[in-house]
Amino acid sequence: MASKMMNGTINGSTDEAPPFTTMNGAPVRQPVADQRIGIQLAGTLLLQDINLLELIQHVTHERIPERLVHARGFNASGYFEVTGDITKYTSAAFLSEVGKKTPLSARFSTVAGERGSAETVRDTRGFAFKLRTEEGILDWLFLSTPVFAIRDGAKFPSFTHATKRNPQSGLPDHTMFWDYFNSNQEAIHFLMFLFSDRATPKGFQNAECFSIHTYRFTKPDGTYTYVKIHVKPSLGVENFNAEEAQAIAGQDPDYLTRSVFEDLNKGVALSWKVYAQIIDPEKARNSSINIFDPTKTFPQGEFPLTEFGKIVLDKNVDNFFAESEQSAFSPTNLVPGWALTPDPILQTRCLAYADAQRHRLGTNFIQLPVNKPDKSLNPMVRDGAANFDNLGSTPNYYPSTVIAPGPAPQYAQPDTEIWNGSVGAWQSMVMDADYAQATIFWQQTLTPDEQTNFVSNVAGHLSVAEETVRRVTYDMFRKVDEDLANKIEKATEDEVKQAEMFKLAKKVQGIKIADSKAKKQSVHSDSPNFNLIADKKVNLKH
Ligand code: HEM
Repeated sequence: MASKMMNGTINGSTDEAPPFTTMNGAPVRQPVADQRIGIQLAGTLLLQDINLLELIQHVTHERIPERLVHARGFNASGYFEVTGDITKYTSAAFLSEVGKKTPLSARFSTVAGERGSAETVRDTRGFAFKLRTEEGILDWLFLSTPVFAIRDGAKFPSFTHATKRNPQSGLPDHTMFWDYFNSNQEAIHFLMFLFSDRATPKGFQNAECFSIHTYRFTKPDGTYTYVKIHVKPSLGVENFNAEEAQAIAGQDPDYLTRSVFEDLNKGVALSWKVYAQIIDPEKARNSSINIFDPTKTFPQGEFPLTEFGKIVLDKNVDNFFAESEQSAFSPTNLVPGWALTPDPILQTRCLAYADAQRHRLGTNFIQLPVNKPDKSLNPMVRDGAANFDNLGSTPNYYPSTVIAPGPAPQYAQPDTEIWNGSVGAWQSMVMDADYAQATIFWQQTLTPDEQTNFVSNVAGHLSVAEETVRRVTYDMFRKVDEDLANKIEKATEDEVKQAEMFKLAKKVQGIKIADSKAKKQSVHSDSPNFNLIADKKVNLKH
């Protein structure tokens, strides 16, 4: 092949290998030669070298903004298959019969880290699934925690900022992190998951994910039931402990992507079972837990899981940029039979996704092949930059006496959910009941070993926050369990002392270390620095 390219025609092309061209399609004689005066290394380049101009002009525009959250991720594809009959709850066509398959693509992500960040760090994991059903695209955007950190939409920017980098230094900042959570303790149940080993899964193929929100299964007669979705890996749940996760983050920051990519390349399909937790609306109304509060789970003893499907992934992407970076998921991509609820976070998300994607990918992001539905027709949605699908002369108004799409009466779904109340500003307050599920998680869900790891995970992270903030955090955990708080306080303060000793030891050795504030800010489980410090601690102990 190489010799063919060398010996080919004027531009290196042969019959089999088409020539390189400029962007207007004209053959390029020497693709990587620059036109220059003097025909030598020091020769002056010319602006008329269109091939060179195009190459440079395009590469400087290659990057698009990364996602605000979930920037680090990758896609794969496969299918969803119905394994259980739930047609009495929903009319969704893709669920109409057992054995029915729907093409699906998935994007797996971490949440807080940037595009190139290490994947095994402590974080929530994102699972986004795009199901190409005959009634349109249905997106599921789930997380590896069964609960979320907020229930007031306006808190999202604060929550996101506090878990990312310090606005001054650009460094991770644990004081900022804990200070935020100390003042927003409805997140306590979420924190219990974040600091358990479940936040460092061995692979996406070893992690569960959850819809968190309550959705509705609907029928055309207007009846509906509430539903929460749970997804469980066929391989079972497996987690790294903090030490393993940190070591791998240093050795192979791409570990989770590589693991799925290599499995699929070898022909090993990965699968997850999908369950519906069906909740009768009447029972939900009488429950002490608010069905629209995403910081709470609904008891599985009372509302058991019904298995109804499986997700199988068996194919890697052909191109990372086209299929992963350009993919756009949104909880507003719904199909008949699957509907939203008044959960305030779900409602906030209705705005966030398509808005983010118009910024990230452009107005017509839906026309990118990875996002485009197999069938769609809405002549009122027209024009905009980079529009490839403008429906020609079809009238751009509705209704029209000329050819235009009509209504779809078969999908009429009288909405019988009642939303009422007076308009006013309302912010949720943190109540004693907000700690109850966190207490159950600590006392009844975690095994003794997992409890030990939990304490050490919090201590490692909290010990680099300022002391005043640490004290408030101990009090927050005291509301979960006195014994837990005492253990966290002791382990954290021991870590602080060890770090002081480490600094002293370094000084004695005459090695220059950063001042204490800068050092504190540089230690974060999301950053390679964290591994460094962890290693140093280990060395100290020896
Ligand atoms: C008010 C709350 C939330 C807001 C404002 C929000 C906003 C966003 C934004 C802006 C993105 C990036 C979208 C893009 O650029 O394509 C995103 C991604 C994502 N969000 Fe949320 N989010 C919220 C809560 C949640 C919750 C509760 C879940 C899960 C139950 C979730 C799951 C995801 C997932 C899985 C992705 C990654 C999608 C992908 O891989 O492209 N988010 N979110």
